[in-house]
Amino acid sequence: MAVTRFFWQPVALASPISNHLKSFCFSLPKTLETPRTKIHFKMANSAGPVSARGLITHVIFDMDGLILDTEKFYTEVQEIILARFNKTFDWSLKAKMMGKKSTESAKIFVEETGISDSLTPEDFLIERESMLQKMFPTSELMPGASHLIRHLHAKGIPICVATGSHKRHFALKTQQHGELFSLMHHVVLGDDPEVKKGKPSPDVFLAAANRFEGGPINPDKIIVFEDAPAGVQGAKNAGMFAVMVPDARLDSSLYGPADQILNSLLDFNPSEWGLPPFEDEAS
Ligand SMILES: O=P(O)(O)OC[C@H](O)CO
Ligand SMILES: [Mg+2]
Repeated sequence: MAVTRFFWQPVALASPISNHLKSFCFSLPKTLETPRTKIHFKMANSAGPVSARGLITHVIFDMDGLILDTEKFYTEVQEIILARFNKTFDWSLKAKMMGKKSTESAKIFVEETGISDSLTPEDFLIERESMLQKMFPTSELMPGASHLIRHLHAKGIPICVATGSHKRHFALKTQQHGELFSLMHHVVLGDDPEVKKGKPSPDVFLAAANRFEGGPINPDKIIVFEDAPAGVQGAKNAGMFAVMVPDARLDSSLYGPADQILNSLLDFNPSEWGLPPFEDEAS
């Protein structure tokens, strides 16, 4: 299916999206794209998200790298471990690991780096665990996360979390953020029995849609916020809309089938999706 990319300066977003599509129907070469300074919209076809956005009723949030600034901890410990093998950790490998269940990303790590003869996925997980356990309780929020979550909750929009993180890590990461996470209707974890496979499988998102009041909620009424390529693909595999907030170091060729790509959650405009508008400025 042909994919057309439309994008424009964030300052233009105050007007209805349909007007912008009429006014800004052009695309630029990839080399001119600057992901941290522009907002991107990808349209699968002309009858796609523009009309459907008005029907969004439920929101699913990823956690690591989206609500919480925890991806940096994984990066740091993986760099430390690879240095022992005189190897470096790069963002092409990071992109393959992020968002996945720990057992799945551990296998990718040892195989892609060619160290599987020296370090099994199980030993890798044991080695990084003591470092991660010290780091996770210091987790901080990503920009705009608290503002958006509090806004949607205050307006009565059902929200939840769908993460690849397992129960023990979830508890450590959210230690300082219990009140914010209590606003979620539910949380689906990577070690949930219903999540047979991690992202990009749709399992975690379909389980999340099932557990809302009145669920299962029709996937085309749901937006998923994600930072990882596997998460975006998982949301699309579940038939949902995907708003991607990628790290600036992630290559734009890996944005995949995201319906919207934002520099930060601070750039999200709820009105574009038929959600209640903000009444104040994000802090
Ligand atoms: O991004 P999440 O919340 O699905 O978490 C996945 C892993 O725990 C970290 O990449
Ligand atoms: Mg994530």
